[in-house]
Amino acid sequence: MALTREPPAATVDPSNPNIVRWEDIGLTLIHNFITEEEEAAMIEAFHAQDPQKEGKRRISQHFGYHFDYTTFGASETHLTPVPSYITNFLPRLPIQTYLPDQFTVQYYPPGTGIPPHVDTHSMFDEALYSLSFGSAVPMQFRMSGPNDARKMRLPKRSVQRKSDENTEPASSPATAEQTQANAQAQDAEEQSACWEILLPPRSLLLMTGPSRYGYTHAIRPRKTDVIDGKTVPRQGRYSITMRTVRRGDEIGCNCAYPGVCDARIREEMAARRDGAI
Ligand SMILES: O=C(O)CCC(=O)C(=O)O
Ligand SMILES: [Fe+2]
Repeated sequence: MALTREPPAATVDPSNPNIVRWEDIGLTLIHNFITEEEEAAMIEAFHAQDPQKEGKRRISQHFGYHFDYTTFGASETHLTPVPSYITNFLPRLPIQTYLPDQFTVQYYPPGTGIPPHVDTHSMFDEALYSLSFGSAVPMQFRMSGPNDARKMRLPKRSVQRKSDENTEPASSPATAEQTQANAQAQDAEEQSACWEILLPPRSLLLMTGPSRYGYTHAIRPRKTDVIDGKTVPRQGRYSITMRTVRRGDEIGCNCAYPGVCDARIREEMAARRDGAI
């Protein structure tokens, strides 16, 4: 489907043409953040641990505090030492006041992607990095809306509704069709509001502010991409997602996007449970 939106205006840093900023939304892309030698070493290290390349699924490796797929936060205890191919570039990160300590290295075989999501607000500090290597891929952004808020609430809501399930009528074929039509309409609406930026190999993306808290990001699972007006087959791509884990009293969030903020949703759920709403 054609994308109907151009990305918001970007500016190139006057003192360093490698740095491009979408200032309004707190997004920065740094080209050539790592060298070709560093990139080759990272690819080699990845496949020394996970030899397969031909699969149909994304492969992840975790360093530092492991990402926890049940809480979408980080494990408190599960820690793998961070390899030197990562620690070497940490002093080059644009924010030095706090550094990431949770690293997810991923390999995306051609055709695979990652669904639209907002990374957990409360469990990680603001700066969210993605280092790309291997090949270029477009990343899709979209200002979050009510549907995202609903999706984020869905698992908890479905738990809440469990006790009602037996009293609800089974869904009729008409309802299923309607649901599918609604889902398609929603998908079309969401697609029309998206824009993409190309993440070239060896580039570092930094999300802060609105792009971190209020926008979903995704990589569509496509076999080809349109790059500079040309359709090109997608190649295998690697990335390192880097986050800084919040602990204890630091856990929480006060962002301007309560609809997609896990901290606010949790508060709201608790208030509902206590009968305050
Ligand atoms: O592969 C990427 O660049 C991004 C991955 C991502 O969004 C995530 O791990 O949360
Ligand atoms: Fe993400």
